[in-house]
Amino acid sequence: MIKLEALTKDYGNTHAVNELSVEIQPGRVTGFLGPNGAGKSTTMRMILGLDAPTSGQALVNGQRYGQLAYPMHTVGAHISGTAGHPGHTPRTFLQALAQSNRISRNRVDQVLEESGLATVASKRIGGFSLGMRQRLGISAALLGDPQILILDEPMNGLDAQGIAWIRQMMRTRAENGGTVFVSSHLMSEVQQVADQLILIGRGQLIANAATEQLITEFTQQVVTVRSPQVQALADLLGQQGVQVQPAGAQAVRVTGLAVEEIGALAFAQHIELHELSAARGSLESAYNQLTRESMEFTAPSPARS
Ligand SMILES: Nc1ncnc2c1ncn2[C@@H]1O[C@H](COP(=O)(O)OP(=O)(O)OP(=O)(O)O)[C@@H](O)[C@H]1O
Repeated sequence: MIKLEALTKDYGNTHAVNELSVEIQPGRVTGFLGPNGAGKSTTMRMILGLDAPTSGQALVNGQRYGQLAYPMHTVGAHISGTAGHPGHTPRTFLQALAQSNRISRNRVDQVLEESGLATVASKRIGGFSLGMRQRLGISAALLGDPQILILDEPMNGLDAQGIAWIRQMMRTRAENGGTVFVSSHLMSEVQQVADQLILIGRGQLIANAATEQLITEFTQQVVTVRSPQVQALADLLGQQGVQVQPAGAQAVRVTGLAVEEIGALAFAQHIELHELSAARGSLESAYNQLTRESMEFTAPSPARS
């Protein structure tokens, strides 16, 4: 488990992370979301002891990262798009890491295979694409077969196959009891894989909830109704004080009434229906709404009072 206790990091007048308190539980994929500059990387760097908090603390299994006896066996992390010296090959880079962390050489072959880098294992990293470097960084994170994975924007630069691989890898690890903490500035990237979502804006917590719960709470159901008597239907629904928008020649989109209510109203007025279907609004738009304020203030924020 990862526990953040009033975690704070100031850079001059910028509150990169502001009193952030959350627990990231095992057995789940937790998505860490926020617009550019929200403080995701800074939070992850503090968990990994790469940046010192201004105040508060980040604990991994109850300890600071620096106190862990075998860090690579406990926490695997991939923070930026660059992993390894350009002169190294994936194999020499991972072997050096394995050796300094008392990890068997067999494990290097396993992660090269798992990450799809086996065929380029002896090529120089210097010539790698961003996607290949991402795969390499994630391989390094997996090397110690850690219980906890921390991945900062791991899908950047990955192709569709790479994204499918990483989603599956994260799900499998969480289902086996691991803790997976993955950041992204794109809701759509993590929505499909995350059980839990932590949203931040300007370093502050906006929401921390199960993905399903966020979808239910922050998105509205939109019902499409098709009818040969579309005008009469629109007038009838308009009288209910709900939002009715045209959707093609013979259809309307209704927000604010359930399918059962619309069906009953139309039935009572003898209005013939050819379609009555419900869909949820996108979580992406809910996320944009939740983070809009923080996106408007990407410039240094005012001093905390
Ligand atoms: N070393 C630093 N010195 C000064 N300011 C910094 C430093 N690192 C981060 N910041 C500032 O802290 C804030 C949070 O940055 P951070 O990189 O953590 O955000 P992020 O959510 O990871 O963004 P992105 O999605 O763009 O990676 C930003 O305003 C950034 O400019």
